[in-house]
Amino acid sequence: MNSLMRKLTANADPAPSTSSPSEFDPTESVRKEKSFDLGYGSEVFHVPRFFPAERERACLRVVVVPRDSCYVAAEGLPAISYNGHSPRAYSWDDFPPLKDILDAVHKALPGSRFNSLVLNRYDGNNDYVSWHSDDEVLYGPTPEIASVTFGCEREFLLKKKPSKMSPASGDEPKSKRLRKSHDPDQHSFVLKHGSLLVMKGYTQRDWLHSVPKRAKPMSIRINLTFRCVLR
Ligand SMILES: O=C(O)CCC(=O)C(=O)O
Ligand SMILES: [Fe+2]
Repeated sequence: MNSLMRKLTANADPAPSTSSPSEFDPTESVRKEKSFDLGYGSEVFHVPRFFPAERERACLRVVVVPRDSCYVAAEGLPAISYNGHSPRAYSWDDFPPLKDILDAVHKALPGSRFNSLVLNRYDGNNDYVSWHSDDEVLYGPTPEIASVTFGCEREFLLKKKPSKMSPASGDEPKSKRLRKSHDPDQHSFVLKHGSLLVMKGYTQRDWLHSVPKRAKPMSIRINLTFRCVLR
């Protein structure tokens, strides 16, 4: 067991919070979501304050410590590979706080199903995720990925993949496109403490995303990406 998972196990009993998972109604915060149509069946929505403050603090206390990424998955799923390696899959049952967050995400997104989680810790402004898409075959053609952030806010960037097949972005009716004065093939979201961002549709097929390094010193950020591995 790595240091991250040891810490999560040790903290399996979350600190007292004014909003327990059962009292917390995630559908309420999701009503305030901002939805972005990226065009051609790609969609993102962003809930800047998904978890209420007290719950955010409890979650942060539970997950802030480790220095590596880890993977949690339901029993019996095929092994995945990301960042060039196949991580060991930890069990949801060993980490009740993560299960609580998964439950909140499921409540907020009726009809969506997630069975695995990649947890990343960004230690400061020099930690980053380079441009990539989570388009592994095991996630299917239109994976839904729900991303929850705790700790320091960071910029999350999306840029359209160059494509020979799809028509130029300008060809799609303007009413369907994200109305922005800047380049429609690049978008930026500031992912704050307690926020939820969901990527859907063809976002993984047609877009790349990244969390770039920053010059300004920054504190720790934890990001949880909930995914569904197909059996
Ligand atoms: O940290 C983030 O916001 C994104 C993480 C990510 O893209 C990944 O784990 O695949
Ligand atoms: Fe990703």
